Amino acid sequence: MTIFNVENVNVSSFEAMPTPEELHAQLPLSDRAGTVVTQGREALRNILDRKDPRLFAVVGPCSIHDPVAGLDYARRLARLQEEVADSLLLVMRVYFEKPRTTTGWKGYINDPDMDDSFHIERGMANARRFLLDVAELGLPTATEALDPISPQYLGDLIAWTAIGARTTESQTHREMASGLSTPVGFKNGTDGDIGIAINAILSASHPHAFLGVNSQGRTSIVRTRGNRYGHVVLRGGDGRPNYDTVSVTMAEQALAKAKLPANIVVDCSHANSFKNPDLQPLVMADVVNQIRFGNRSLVGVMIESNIVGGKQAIPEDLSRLVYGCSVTDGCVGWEVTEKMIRDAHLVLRDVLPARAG
Ligand SMILES: O=C[C@H](O)[C@H](O)COP(=O)(O)O
Ligand SMILES: C=C(OP(=O)(O)O)C(=O)O
Repeated sequence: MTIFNVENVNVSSFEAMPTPEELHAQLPLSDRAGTVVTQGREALRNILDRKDPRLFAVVGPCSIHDPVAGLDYARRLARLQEEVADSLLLVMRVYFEKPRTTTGWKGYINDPDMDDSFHIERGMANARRFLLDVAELGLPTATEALDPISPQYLGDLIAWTAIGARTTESQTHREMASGLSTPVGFKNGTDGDIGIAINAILSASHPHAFLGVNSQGRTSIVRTRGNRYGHVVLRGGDGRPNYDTVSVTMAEQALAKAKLPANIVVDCSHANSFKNPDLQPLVMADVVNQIRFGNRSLVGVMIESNIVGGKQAIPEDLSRLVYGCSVTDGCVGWEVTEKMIRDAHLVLRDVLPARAG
């Protein structure tokens, strides 16, 4: 019999991962973490259902690369949450999977050692440990769901999920979102098109059947119920911001035309700030101002923030990494973050009673 070289021609190896069930057994959801996740999701659903007038803020590093600095950040954010809880629900941005425009470090799960050794098994376990630690501090977490298998490993620890600008139009991601247990924010496309985010919300709100893995790691037909907590995240695009009153009104009109609730989140970073972190406070202040002047559709914001502002390239010698500074997109530093959140709080606490009414 002739042996043909036609299968996995460009695959160099397969290495088995621990199953989701095995990782859960190794790092189980604690009572405290389970309570924080449950309450975080409920609070987010209440904001989206207008039963809670607060604004939610997905705030934290562009990506987690150092769990020690990440937890240091989480402790600061947990303290700030206590201060502003009556006007803002803070959800920590814990992004472990980075979609790249071309190539680059794809995040802590993919390459936890940042040296192209790709120890995904360790990245996944460390990511779960980190999410547990953050939940234990009382903070709900938000992440971008990029790999369609990862939610089986980590989904029980997440309160809010983003589908990124590069994947909002992907059927795989819409199917996955239809089965996710959290509210899901769909970003507009990198070209600024919000139509794809609206189509994604509609698609994900329906039940789907697709291929995935179950908790024992077995390839399975996944049948979902549909996710009714999809919403739009405006992140700007094609070199133009889209957080301004006119863009927000146009998004409201597009949502109304699709018979979807007017729930809009503004990403203060990315194209809305021309990837210049120094501009994020201006975007945030504008959003808060729109709310002050009566806007009802803006329900959340996203801030890329870290301990130290700016960003750094990943050095060959990792001991040269600056502690608490982003290795992906530039972030606002901690002092600026505190000011952004506190300034928003001072305005929102006065206008929220009217918003609730
Ligand atoms: O937020 C992260 C980045 O904007 C996104 O992952 C794309 O990054 P890149 O254009 O540097 O690859
Ligand atoms: C990649 C991100 O955003 P976007 O999909 O909007 O580029 C992100 O928030 O990390």
